Amino acid sequence: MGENPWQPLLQTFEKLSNCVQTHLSNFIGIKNTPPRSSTTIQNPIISLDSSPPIATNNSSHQKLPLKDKSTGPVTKEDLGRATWTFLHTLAAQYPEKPTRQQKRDVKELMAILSRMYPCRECADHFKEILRSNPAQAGSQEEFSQWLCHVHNTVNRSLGKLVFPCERVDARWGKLECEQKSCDLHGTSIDF
Ligand SMILES: Cc1cc2nc3c(=O)[nH]c(=O)nc-3n(C[C@H](O)[C@H](O)[C@H](O)COP(=O)(O)OP(=O)(O)OC[C@H]3O[C@@H](n4cnc5c(N)ncnc54)[C@H](O)[C@@H]3O)c2cc1C
Repeated sequence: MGENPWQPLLQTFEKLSNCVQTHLSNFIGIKNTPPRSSTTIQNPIISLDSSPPIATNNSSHQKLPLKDKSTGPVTKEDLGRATWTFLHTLAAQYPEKPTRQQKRDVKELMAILSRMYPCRECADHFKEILRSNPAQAGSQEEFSQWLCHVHNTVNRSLGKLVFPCERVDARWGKLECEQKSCDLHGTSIDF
């Protein structure tokens, strides 16, 4: 049999489609893995067909909304809010009578944050704050009040309003979990 007369046209179209996908992927920040063969594209980012995307294990091949804010870069503010949420929730859930290990964990967590927090300027600033305000976590109240105080120190340096620490329990509570299944459990074993 002779060659399919449409073949060159189809190949050109396929190249064009791959090119558009690559540029679009770069634009919206999705890693576009080149297709292994023309028959393996399951969920292209753009598609001429209007059927819903097929669920696959490879997330880079799933259709994503083009204007999804979560695909953009994380800002210093986003990171700060998420970290404070984590820390204040941890403090709200901290035990009334922590074990020695739990008290050590808090100090270590703060020290690690001051070294590894992914904003250099913030990490250095936090290291300084910790030097004059070492972590205090002898009880739930002590930890959440200490955290409120150091958060206020950061707030002040950024020209933000100071939070009234007597209201910290009203602002931050334990993680919503059924039947206390998220509560921290201490162990008497020291690691
Ligand atoms: C350890 C650490 C160090 C940082 N250092 C810097 C820095 O050096 N430079 C910089 O630009 N950014 C820094 N940030 C980020 C900064 O603190 C803010 O998170 C960011 O500017 C966003 O601010 P925001 O106004 O949305 O509220 P955030 O300060 O993120 O607070 C989130 C929410 O917590 C509540 N809240 C506010 N203050 C308190 C408090 N004292 N106690 C309890 N709850 C409170 C409020 O409801 C607020 O909406 C740091 C973040 C962290 C976690």
